Amino acid sequence: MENFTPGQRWISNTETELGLGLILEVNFKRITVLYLASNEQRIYAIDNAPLSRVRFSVGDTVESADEEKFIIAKVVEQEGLITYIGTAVDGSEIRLDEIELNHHIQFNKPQDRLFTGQIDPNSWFLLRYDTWRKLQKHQQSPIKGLLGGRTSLIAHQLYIAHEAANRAAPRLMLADEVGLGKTIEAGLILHHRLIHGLSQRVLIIVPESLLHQWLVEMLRRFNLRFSVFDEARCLEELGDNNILAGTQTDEDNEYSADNPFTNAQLILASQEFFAAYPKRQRQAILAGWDMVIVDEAHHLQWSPQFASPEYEFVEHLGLVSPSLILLTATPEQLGKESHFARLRLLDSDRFYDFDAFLEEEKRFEPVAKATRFLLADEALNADSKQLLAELLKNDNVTGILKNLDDPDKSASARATLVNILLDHHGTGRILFRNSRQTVQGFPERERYGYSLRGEKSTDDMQQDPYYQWLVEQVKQLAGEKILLICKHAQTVIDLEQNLRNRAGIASAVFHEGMTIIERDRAAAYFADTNSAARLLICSEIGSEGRNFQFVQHLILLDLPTNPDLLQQRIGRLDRIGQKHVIQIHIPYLQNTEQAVLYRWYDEGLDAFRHNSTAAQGVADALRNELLAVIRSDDLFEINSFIEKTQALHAQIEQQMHQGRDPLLELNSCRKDVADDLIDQLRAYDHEGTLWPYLEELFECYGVDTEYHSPDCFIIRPSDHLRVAHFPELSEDGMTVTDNRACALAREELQFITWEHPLVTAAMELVLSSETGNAAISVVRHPQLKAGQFLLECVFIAECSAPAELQIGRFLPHTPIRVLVDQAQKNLSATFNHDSLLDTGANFDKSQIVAFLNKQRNLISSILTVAEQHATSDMRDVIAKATNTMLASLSAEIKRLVRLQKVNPSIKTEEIEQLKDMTMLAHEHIQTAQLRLDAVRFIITS
Ligand SMILES: Nc1ncnc2c1ncn2[C@@H]1O[C@H](COP(=O)(O)OP(=O)(O)OP(=O)(O)O)[C@@H](O)[C@H]1O
Repeated sequence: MENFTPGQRWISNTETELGLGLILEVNFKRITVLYLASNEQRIYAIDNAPLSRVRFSVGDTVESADEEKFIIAKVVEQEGLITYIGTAVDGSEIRLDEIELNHHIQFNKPQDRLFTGQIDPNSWFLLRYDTWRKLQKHQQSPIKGLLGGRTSLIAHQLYIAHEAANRAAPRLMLADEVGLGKTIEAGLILHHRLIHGLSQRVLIIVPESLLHQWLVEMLRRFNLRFSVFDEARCLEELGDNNILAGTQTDEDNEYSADNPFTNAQLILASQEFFAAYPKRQRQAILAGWDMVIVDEAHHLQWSPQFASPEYEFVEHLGLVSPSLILLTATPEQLGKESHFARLRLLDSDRFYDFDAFLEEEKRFEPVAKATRFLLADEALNADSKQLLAELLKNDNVTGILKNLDDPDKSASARATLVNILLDHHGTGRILFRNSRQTVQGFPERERYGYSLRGEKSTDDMQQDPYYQWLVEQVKQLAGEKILLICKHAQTVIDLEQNLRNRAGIASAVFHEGMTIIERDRAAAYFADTNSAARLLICSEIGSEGRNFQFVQHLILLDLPTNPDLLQQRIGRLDRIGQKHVIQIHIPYLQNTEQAVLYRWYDEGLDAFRHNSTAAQGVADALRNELLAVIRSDDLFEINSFIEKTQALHAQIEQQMHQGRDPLLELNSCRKDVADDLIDQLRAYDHEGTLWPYLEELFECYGVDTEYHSPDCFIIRPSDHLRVAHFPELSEDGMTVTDNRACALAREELQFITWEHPLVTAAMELVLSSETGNAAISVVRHPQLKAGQFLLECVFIAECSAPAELQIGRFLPHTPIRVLVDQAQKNLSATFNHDSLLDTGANFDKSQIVAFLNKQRNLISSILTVAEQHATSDMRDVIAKATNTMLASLSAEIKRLVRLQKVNPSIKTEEIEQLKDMTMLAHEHIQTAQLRLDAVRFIITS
């Protein structure tokens, strides 16, 4: 045992935060220690002082009280006091008595903590290593980022999210038919990027009526806390900035630092807000985003003569933000040109010329045919090969075409060729449009037409046959919730008043004239099963994008002339989560436009009962005729128009089937890939390792756990919590479940996964502190002789690089475990970590620490040997990371080179830049470093 001498430096084993201690006084039984860094003094009994001697070795770097650093070349000890000798920067010799050591010196390196006796319980070491391993497993999982959403596992959504995940900066249009979950898809993509650290700053722009719904969906389903920005919020932010800066805001200078959008990372704002405040648009453009999401993007109107301000705003955002996601259920609602223009926002390299785009569309058929050949699992005949060679003549694919006949390479060659075909033709790889035909499990729809007599009254609603029918209908549907949609906000207001005052029927209203809070309140009032409101009266615009799948009855008091709009309306109910047959009620006055429209939709397009992808095409082709026919009362003319519609509908459906659809469908969802993802997600869900891991973690940190019900647990901070505040856990605690079905059914539960903020923060807590990085453990193993010792080291391979390289995609922090025995033999492969179980035997810590210090040279050599093995393992890690990086970036370069042949607007510099990035990534990966993260001194018994 060491003797205490005044002037020596020791460190407290129990209160390491006190810093380096100095022995002030030693008497018969007691010692007094002064901790200068924290200005504390402690008196300990000599025989059980919880102290470890601080002793540096040759090669260590130390720092003097004057903050001069040097590497120790020699250690001299005289009468119990140590002097460290080294060389200063100017070459002169430095001698530092230990009393002059900097008292702020921290011992957080594992080996320092081991030698200074700052040893944690074995459970902490296990937790630390387990955390690295769990993190690594999650890190390498192809479903990382897709796991944490509180969502049902729906194939097309997961496919899209996975596809987006494979792209460095996704620029996509999510255009699934209404109600198939585009918001959820955007949420999944976003969640994936945030979890991977690929995005930090995100702006979502949505119609005002959907702000609240988005806010809630992002939080409830993905634990993403968005800040809603409107003008009031911007002013508030600027006010805060002024107070902070103590200066006056230069309100008119949007380039100034006073940009409200830089105050939050995840921002949700409405299209209406930006339209009303052009200055905020300019600030938003300057605020730096890595992802912008725009909902209901069909509003972004464009033609060669006129680009709407909304379009221009998003165009600017798209230029500054690497990722851009547009959502619309009706991409072609405003015509093909607008659709093309929005595609151009996403990929101007690919969509550079409208005429060229139209020209290409005509050639869909051979492309579809070639794709079908490639997808079919049979050998390609000479004709099909000829067709492929012709279509891909500019693409340098001769080598790949040859591989088609090689049984080992054929599958990958086919996949590559399909991707190239997709990339070149049609809407390529950026448009995702799933239809109900391909996504199963939607409810049936029934339609009821009501032929009314009389004349529409504009003066007195009471006399209006529609109103009278409505009152009757509501009475007949007693006990049911009903959604009514009509075109104009004014009709909504009039109806509500009349129903309330004259018929005693309570209803909620929803239209664009209401504030967002009023609308949300109305929706909540209507949704409340106990509320008197059984009817929600909505205007067309007011209801767009809203979720009303808990309703079964829809009344269409008027009909739009645009089939997409009709689908939008029905889509309020016909959504994922609808559990009943949807009943659509359509009243029409005989011999009116509405009567003709009803028949047209019903008989011509069968649009009430089914969503038809061809309907909009038919409507576009027959627009003028339709507008004339609805005014006609000539039954013959109407009948023949309906027949014509039916024929055209069948024809367009047929065309779509043969031509474009297979490509689009293929791009929108590949069932085998999606099913594989679902299998992996299910396996993760059912793996059952998360809760046991968390129990260990909570046990270490002093968080209480309690059984709640099957798969559900209550967690709350206990009185002996080890940290001041456990992240993401309030004083009251929370109830959690690791069961997806349970989480979907019960919103009050938190769905914990490896991606839940509490779990990620807790793992971060473990790894960011030094706790657990030095441990001693007694182990028994049949193949290990008793009385030996070994060192189990956990190294981390890590690589620092500029953020834009996103190097973590290729080389994340990777733990490398090495086990070396006292004979300096590498036993890593012989004894895996899990086989070295701690016996729980007690040991005399101070004796072991004294032994460690006595054997310091040997232990240091063992550490060096361990590091050599880890370095060699790291080479494999680097090689693998390099290959992944090269495969990913060179595919991107090849794509641009290919596209450049047909599109002169792709600049050579762009390609050069990507090449430079590849070189840079390569360089950085090669310089990955190894760091000792934790060490366990194992004694065998
Ligand atoms: N995977 C899922 N798990 C659980 N609920 C889902 C899932 N996908 C979608 N939903 C629910 O289905 C409804 C429709 O989804 P969403 O709002 O994303 O559709 P959308 O395609 O954006 O609709 P619209 O075209 O009307 O804008 C929402 O209530 C959503 O919460």
